[in-house]
Amino acid sequence: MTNNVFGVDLGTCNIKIYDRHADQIYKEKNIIAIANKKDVFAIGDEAFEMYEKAPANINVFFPMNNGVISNINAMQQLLSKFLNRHSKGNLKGSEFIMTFSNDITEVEKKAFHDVVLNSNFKPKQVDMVEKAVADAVGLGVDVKSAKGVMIINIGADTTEIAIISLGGIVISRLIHVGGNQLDEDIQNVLKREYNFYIGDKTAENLKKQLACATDCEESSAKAYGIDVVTGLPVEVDVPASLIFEAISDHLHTIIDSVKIILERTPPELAADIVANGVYVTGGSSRIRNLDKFIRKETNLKANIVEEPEESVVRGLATIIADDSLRSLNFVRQTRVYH
Ligand SMILES: Nc1ncnc2c1ncn2[C@@H]1O[C@H](COP(=O)(O)OP(=O)(O)OP(=O)(O)O)[C@@H](O)[C@H]1O
Repeated sequence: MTNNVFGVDLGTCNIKIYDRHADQIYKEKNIIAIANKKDVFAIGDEAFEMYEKAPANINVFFPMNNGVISNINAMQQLLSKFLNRHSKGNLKGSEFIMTFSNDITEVEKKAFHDVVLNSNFKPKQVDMVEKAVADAVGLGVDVKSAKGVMIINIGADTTEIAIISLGGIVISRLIHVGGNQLDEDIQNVLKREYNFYIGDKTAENLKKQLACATDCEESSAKAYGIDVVTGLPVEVDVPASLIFEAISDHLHTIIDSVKIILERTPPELAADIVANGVYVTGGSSRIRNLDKFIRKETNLKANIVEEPEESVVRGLATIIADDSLRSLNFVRQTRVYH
């Protein structure tokens, strides 16, 4: 038995895990390939390579949807293989700190907890911490102070907007809009404008190359797909202006939710947010000029962070290292093995 500690951030698109012994963050796609309905064929980045390319007997899928675990069995198998692959022996009897969004149901929260507690690597203890709180810690914010902080985490399937003060969430909102919905927008606009069908990965690549939230420069990128009319493979040069038009509605949906939260924020906390600006994290915060867009729409400064997918897991690493932050955890569960 070891007494290692892991910080686990299960995202709809990416798994990010901090390993205290190795003092390292592991990050891979949260996806699994199952062969013949029962055998784990591949996980993580290796399985993602197979996505949209596998033969009929191999099912490649994401075990999370909309920020919650939709297939517990697959999630457990994936996590077990992921941890065994990376942590090599530092696993059994370890402690885990998991994150979850504040606005999911109790049953959905329990699924996050149980996926580790009931796993074959027999954890000693599983603690939970709210994702927005870990996010703020990861950004270096003093979360225990009485200052209001607004965190906007734009992930793959969800955006979580939260106001934090005194180590807890004062008000929050989770909406089902994230990078995946922007990818769908791109697929839809190309079908509508060019009768052109592209896969999920191509849509995501176009987004990464061309998406911007405001003041977009003229540019374009090549994409390969299928002509819906002829059924033949074709290449199309996609202009950035079309991507901007495609994702615009969903970016406004996110901003509308930010405004709703701001309207409901107690005035003293709102004053802190005006002074310090909002913090924007999550992989989708990489969209170009998002900070300018947020400023234009809300009059608030937007702080975009580096490596925004990892701010939550960096927060978990800080919580693990700093005993004074351990009080941020809750739902402490200890398992006794006979
Ligand atoms: N350069 C980029 N431009 C735009 N989007 C990006 C870029 N890089 C990554 N993304 C998007 O970030 C998302 C993944 O971010 P992240 O890892 O924070 O999500 P997640 O935690 O897995 O999802 P969720 O929080 O919804 O459960 C994907 O939708 C991905 O396409």
